[in-house]
Amino acid sequence: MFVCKDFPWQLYVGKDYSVNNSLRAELDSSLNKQLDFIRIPLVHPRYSQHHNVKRIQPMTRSDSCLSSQQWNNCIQGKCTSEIDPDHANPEIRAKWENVMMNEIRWGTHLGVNAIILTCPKGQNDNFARILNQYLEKGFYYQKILIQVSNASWEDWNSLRLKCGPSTALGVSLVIDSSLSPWEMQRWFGEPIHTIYLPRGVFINNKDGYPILPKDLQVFVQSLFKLKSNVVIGPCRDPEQIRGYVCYLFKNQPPLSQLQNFSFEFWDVSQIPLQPLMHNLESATYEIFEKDPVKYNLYEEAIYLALKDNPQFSIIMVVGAGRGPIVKAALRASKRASRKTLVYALDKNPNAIVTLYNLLSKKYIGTEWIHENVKVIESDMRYWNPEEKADIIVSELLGSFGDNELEPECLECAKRLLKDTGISIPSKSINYIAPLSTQKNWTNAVTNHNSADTPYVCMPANAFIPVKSVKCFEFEYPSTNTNYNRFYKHSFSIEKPFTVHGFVGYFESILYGNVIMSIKPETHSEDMQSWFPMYFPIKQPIYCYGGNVDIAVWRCSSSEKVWYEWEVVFVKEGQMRANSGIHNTNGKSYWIGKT
Ligand SMILES: C[S@@+](CC[C@H](N)C(=O)[O-])C[C@H]1O[C@@H](n2cnc3c(N)ncnc32)[C@H](O)[C@@H]1O
Repeated sequence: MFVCKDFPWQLYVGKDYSVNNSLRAELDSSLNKQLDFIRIPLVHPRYSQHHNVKRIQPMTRSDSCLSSQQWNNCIQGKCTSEIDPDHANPEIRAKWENVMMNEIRWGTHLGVNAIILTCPKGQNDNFARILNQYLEKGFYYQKILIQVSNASWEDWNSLRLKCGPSTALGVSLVIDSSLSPWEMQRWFGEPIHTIYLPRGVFINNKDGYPILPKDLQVFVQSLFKLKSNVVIGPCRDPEQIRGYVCYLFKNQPPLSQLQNFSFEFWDVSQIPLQPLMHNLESATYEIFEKDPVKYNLYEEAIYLALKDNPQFSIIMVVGAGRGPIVKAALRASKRASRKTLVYALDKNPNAIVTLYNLLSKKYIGTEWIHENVKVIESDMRYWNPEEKADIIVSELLGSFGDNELEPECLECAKRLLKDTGISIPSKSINYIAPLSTQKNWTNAVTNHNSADTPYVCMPANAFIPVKSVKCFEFEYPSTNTNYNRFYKHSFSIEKPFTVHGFVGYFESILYGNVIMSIKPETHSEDMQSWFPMYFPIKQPIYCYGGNVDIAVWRCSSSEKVWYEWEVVFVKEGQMRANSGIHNTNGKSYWIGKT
């Protein structure tokens, strides 16, 4: 295992053996060369090829030559690469079916870390059917890896579209060709478990050491971020190649602060919070409060608003939580040399306890005293204050902007504002873009069992082929009281890829040029408070060059708000595939108004 302190995950490097004579000796020798595991044929090639021969000898070595721990930690097992259960000749087809089933069964019995199957070219229906039977039965910890050349995405794509969702299914990607940027990027949406480096892909540098061509170096370094391990093809110099791979790992582009912070949440789907319907817990507030960027943006926005409006003195923080934006308002007032009164309002009675406790504390050189802050326990929609505010400050944003009911809450809160008053934020906009992400889609439909729910998720193992576009927009205070929305956009994507749904972001204009954003192009630097929102579809859709139309509806009733969505593939003006409308009537995901 190779560890580098700059990256919070480890690199495992193994070696592929085309044949192996003494398993134990080869494993020992590889471990001595600092390799972590080896990849071996599950069955001797001679046996597979003469499968019709009546079995008078065991089909392969005994499982007791290694302990089950060694099988699991140190061995990947290859099935016979010629397996062809789609052969036109029924007899040969039946023979290969048998071989495939025997070998998968044997690999499962051994408990090897991964069972490797070569990706079929062309016909693959029967192959997919057999594979699916095993995937359906489920694997506890083992992986089934499809070994495929990086130039053969179409073969892998055709196979996985026939297989049901399974977290056990992954790719062993053979790096053997130079690809266009699009073809390389497209692989980032696939569950690449292993990067396979054949010896032949290496070139010698001027000192005679094996290195990868520049474009493949960059590609492999990007694939490390999928936490993939590496298998070196059969060769005589595995130590040297391992050394080079570790060098590449160590010298991959550094993680941003946001990547570092979010690392443990990469590709983990979470159900969105509902701060209006539920009372948030202490630990949740604590996580919010760890992000200084968000509160600095609020401080700057309030400060500029005070500077521009010398008459402003009453600030209402609606949805104050445990008080971080109240503190930002006090800091802004001090910077603007303005005496302000800050109302700290929340409907969560537990947050109110913290707010009252804060009243007795000193705070950054300013006395935190009753004259500066008033705590109010109320729902902002129903509170009737004695005086009105110059500024209403709120942070009611979810990953998709309006999914924590910012529009509905601020609609009611606008009566708290003086006619000359303003809202921070003044506008929130959400954005959408199509997304390819086998891993997050599989998580949604297997772990969560629903493609009718959007998930908060940091999509790392994902490919977003085009820039996002503006979807819904809400202004505060608003003049329009209807917050139902419909938006449809046709994304032109000429190169083939598979869509698994779409991703949502938001941008919120706090005041003037102070923008808080999780949209990649304008992301507030190092801000960690929100991950994007992933809207899955029930079945991935192969889009072979044309348009991907995404439609999103924001719907409401007296009790709830929900989204419905649809993804359609259109080519030459004709609909070729359609996801169907998701989450009809908010049957799976809705946001409660009470
Ligand atoms: C996303 S949290 C933000 C908390 C705090 N401002 C922060 O940044 O840590 C939203 C807060 O708004 C409160 N909230 C949501 N809807 C509300 C409403 N209608 N009236 C009053 N408080 C509300 C929640 O209880 C929660 O404390």
